[in-house]
Amino acid sequence: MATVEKDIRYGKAHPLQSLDVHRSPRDGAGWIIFIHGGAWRDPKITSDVGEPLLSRLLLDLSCNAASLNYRLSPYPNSESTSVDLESTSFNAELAASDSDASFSDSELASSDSEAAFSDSEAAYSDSEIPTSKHKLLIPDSELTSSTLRFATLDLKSVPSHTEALPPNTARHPDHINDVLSALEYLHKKYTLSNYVIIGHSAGATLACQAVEAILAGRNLPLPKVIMGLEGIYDIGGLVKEYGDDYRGFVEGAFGQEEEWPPALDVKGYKGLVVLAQSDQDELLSWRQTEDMKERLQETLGTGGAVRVVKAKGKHDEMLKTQHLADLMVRYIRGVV
Ligand SMILES: Nc1ccccc1C(=O)C[C@H](N)C(=O)O
Repeated sequence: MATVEKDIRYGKAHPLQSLDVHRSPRDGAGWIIFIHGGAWRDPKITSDVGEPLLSRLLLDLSCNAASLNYRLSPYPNSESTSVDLESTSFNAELAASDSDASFSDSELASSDSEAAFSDSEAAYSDSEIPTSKHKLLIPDSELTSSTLRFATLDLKSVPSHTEALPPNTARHPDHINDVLSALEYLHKKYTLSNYVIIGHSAGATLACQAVEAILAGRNLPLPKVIMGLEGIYDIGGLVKEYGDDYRGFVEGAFGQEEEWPPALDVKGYKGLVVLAQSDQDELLSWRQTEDMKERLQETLGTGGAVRVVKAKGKHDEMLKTQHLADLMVRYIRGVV
């Protein structure tokens, strides 16, 4: 039986320096490491958002897995309450069909870095796409006035125990330093000889920053595969594309433009990079993924390869789809 341990602390400065671990009983099993997104600041996005994907992957791959938390930057207004009404749409998507098993194993080894998908894969019915982020899961019959009151709480009236949590004041490079500390914790305890790193959204930035830090001499093994899901790989390019809407969270995490790190390129990495992006992502266009692919074609080391694949669903919902788990298994089976 696999075991799960949550909220293991890897640092003393803040409770978000914590991670969740799934342990496989299999000898020599490798690791999948998941890094969540949330624009470096959204307190509702935690290691838990990796759970649907990790549980699905672990059904197929009997490996270990860890989902990381890291310190967050300030969230400037109270639009994010501590009440999470987000629908999981987990069961609905379990039933969603997956008809594009179109990658052969030989493609993995090839250095040809063409986008490995066809347009026809985008076709699926709207009913498979979760449309509302805030579906109330409580059945109507159980909606009492107290559940309704609870559901409409705002941050000002959240009970005092949540105020006791230390504030989120992280600023670059705190986020990436925490991710590196988490990897060091895992490496020291379990030895990360065979691992795959997966990052979603701002977590994809962190995954690539971690790889760049290791390539620059940080004393950790390199992952065998990097997977970026709806990733941000160039914050300057992001603000150029979206303007002030996104400048706020970028400045909150990285400060003024002069301090922003350049576009990521994991220069010299010799493994496989898989970039997944959905047409239904309401927060990010294909631009970050396409531009990253272009850079990687120039910068990957000998033996390195990049694959771009089409995911399904909105920005956060894509993580809960069986389609994504199936795609990923194709690339990491045999690696971990
Ligand atoms: N990952 C992103 C990528 C692009 C734009 C926004 C996000 C967010 O995560 C927004 C987040 N929910 C927030 O409220 O800060």
